[in-house]
Amino acid sequence: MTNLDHFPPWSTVNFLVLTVLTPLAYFLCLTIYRLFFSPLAKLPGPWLTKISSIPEANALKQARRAAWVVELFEQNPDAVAVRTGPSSVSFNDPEAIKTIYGHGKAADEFGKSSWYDAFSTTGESLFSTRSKKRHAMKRRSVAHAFSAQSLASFEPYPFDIYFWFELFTMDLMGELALGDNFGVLEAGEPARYSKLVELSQRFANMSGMLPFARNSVKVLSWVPIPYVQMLYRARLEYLDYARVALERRFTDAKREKVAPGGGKRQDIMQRFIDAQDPETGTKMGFDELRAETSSLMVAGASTGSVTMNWMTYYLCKNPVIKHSVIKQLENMFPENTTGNDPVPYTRLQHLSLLEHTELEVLRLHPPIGYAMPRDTPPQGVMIAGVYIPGGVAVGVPAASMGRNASVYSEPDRFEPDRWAGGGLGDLTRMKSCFLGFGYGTRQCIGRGVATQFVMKTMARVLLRYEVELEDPQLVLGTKEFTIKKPDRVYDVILRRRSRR
Ligand code: HEM
Repeated sequence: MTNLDHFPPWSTVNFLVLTVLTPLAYFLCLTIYRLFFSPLAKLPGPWLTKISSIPEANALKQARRAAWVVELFEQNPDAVAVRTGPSSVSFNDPEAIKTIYGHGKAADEFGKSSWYDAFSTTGESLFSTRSKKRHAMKRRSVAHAFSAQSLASFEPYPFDIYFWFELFTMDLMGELALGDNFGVLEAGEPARYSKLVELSQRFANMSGMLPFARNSVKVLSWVPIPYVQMLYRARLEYLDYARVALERRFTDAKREKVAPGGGKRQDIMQRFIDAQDPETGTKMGFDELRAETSSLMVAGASTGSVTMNWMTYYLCKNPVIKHSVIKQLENMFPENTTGNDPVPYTRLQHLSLLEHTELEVLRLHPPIGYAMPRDTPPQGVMIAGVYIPGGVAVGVPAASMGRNASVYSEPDRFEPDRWAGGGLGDLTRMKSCFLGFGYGTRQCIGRGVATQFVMKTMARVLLRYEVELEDPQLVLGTKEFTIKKPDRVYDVILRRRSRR
């Protein structure tokens, strides 16, 4: 009998090594590398982030993911970058914005990270697609639908709802995107859809953090935790809601309304329907259009309503600024000083203070506050003087950059006038660091739409009502999953203003 006879048969040894020891050895080596040798190990951040996304997932669970990153920078005031996970880094340096999100070289090298896969639903949307070619095609085809001329055909939409911003933006996005509203304002109560949007976004955000890229949604849906299952069911219901809305869009004869000039008024979806791949000539199928529908509802509705919410809060807290805005509005619309008639955007856009209020609010409270992740190129890259290896998800969180004291003097102060060169920062630098609507080739295509409806709505609210906080001592905090919102519901008192 040889010594080898003491060993179990080779097949058993092979099986053990392959299935148990190899993965164990791999994870052990990976952990040692991440703890001691990875270039990311040198970056500041909780030690657990060297090997796990648990701290970030925990912040997400507590609805304070962007706030957590802001705190990491506060704890490391000299840091240009902090580690947020084993392969994710957030920067808070103006130079990093251009390197990561800029046009040209950056756009070629840095692609959207796998986090976005979790936001692809029944197909890839303009927002979620990671393919540069597909994105360029989509963006080119639909850009016109978001332009100022295109929006002019929506001018008569009645902007006479002042208090329930969430319902209002929901219905408005229905009009703009699908040619008809969801009837939530008429019903006078939040649509189930709003709840579903929030829950399914939570689900996407959680799945986006898992390291299984495209399969993360499926993997999470198998987790037998009642809360996760509830979120998954909400996601399915939400996708079904988008299906029904889109089907109605195709069959509803009322949809093609007439623009004030007499022409046909086109919704945004029409551009997506008409879009054609220049190489293959193919158009988007129903499932891809459905993904665009659900994506547009999320992209435009909550972001817009949250912005108007913060504008109301800050203007009430700063009555001198509020009255300056009202003065400007009364001077611009002397025939309409009580806001009974619509306020045309062609005139409204000349009122800088209101627009600067929107910018200031988005600087202080960007609805998307954490870093929009991009993958570093395979060869690795220097960002703001820090070497980052290839395949790491990097980004600049709008919530941190918006309060970066090297860009914005007295960063915690609400001062819309800083956007008029009012002395609280260099205007060109402030503008190039403004991340409220993102930056570069993937920045918000709906920025013009949003600014237009936010300004029109706020202008009429302020002309029509004396707006005050019911509790003048109120101090709002924030909570967030995908969208960062005020942390509680609050009441305002609206008193009808009399004609001046
Ligand atoms: C105040 C309101 C809004 C804010 C703060 C906002 C913010 C943003 C941000 C930060 C991004 C960049 C995301 C990234 O880098 O991945 C983005 C992208 C996008 N937004 Fe908005 N948004 C707003 C309103 C709207 C509206 C009204 C629409 C539609 C009418 C819209 C449609 C989109 C789309 C389709 C994208 C993806 C663009 C692309 O990847 O090419 N957004 N938005």
